[in-house]
Amino acid sequence: MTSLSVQNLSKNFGALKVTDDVSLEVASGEIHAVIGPNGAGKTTLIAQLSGQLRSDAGRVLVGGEDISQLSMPDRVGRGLARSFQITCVLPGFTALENVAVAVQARSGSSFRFFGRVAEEEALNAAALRALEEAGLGDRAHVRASSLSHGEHRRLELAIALATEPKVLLLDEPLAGVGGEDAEAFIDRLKRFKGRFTMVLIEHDMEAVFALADRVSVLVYGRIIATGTPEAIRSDPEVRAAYLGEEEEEVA
Ligand SMILES: Nc1ncnc2c1ncn2[C@@H]1O[C@H](COP(=O)(O)OP(=O)(O)OP(=O)(O)O)[C@@H](O)[C@H]1O
Repeated sequence: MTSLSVQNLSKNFGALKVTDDVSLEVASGEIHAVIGPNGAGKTTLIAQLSGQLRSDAGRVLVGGEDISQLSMPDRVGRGLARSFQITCVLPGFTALENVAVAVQARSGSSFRFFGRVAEEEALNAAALRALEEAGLGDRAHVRASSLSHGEHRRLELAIALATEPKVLLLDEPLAGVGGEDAEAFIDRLKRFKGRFTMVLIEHDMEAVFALADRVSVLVYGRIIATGTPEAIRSDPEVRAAYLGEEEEEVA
């Protein structure tokens, strides 16, 4: 399985240091959560990892290979997938079509071998598998525009799964998902544990403490602590900077 190594990453927007010398070692199969207050730089960090943003300094290694200079599609080709905080699906397409596009993008011309009809069947079969894994198999033929918010999040997950990731970057997968939907989503993510390496950004502390093997805390672009959920929960500096009283309710 594939590990992720983040070495001294930095990104500035003008005079603002948004990520500042960030280093993380994420072991194969680990779920590593990155938490921190609004504006701490979490989404920027994910964008640097996925290749959406070029870093000003630092390196990203996947399975020991330096991918820092690769474009976003080339990083996807190396097994690095991102599930977006901002929905990136085509509303007029069905769930299946949306995922099939992702499968096709991943596979390039490899399905062409089969001929046109068989190619479409193979694409759809792979897309349906990803939808089922994301818990959306029974909504395959529904237009994305008719899906609920929670279903949208599952569709984004299916799109990421369809790229057969080795490392999956999840940017607030639970944003706007509440109640039972959130619980079901957490359960589903739990089932992926050990199958690929995950970096999870999430404000929902219940989800973070239920899923993460280790947690890093980002404050003003800097990692102030990394450790097990238990260690992070009881770290006085983390409590002062971020978790505070709110987290008491979760504990
Ligand atoms: N393209 C950009 N140009 C200028 N400033 C930016 C840009 N993108 C982000 N920022 C700034 O960088 C800082 C960090 O933003 P970022 O979205 O990475 O934080 P975050 O930790 O993900 O926040 P949240 O938890 O609210 O999603 C913020 O002050 C934001 O305004």
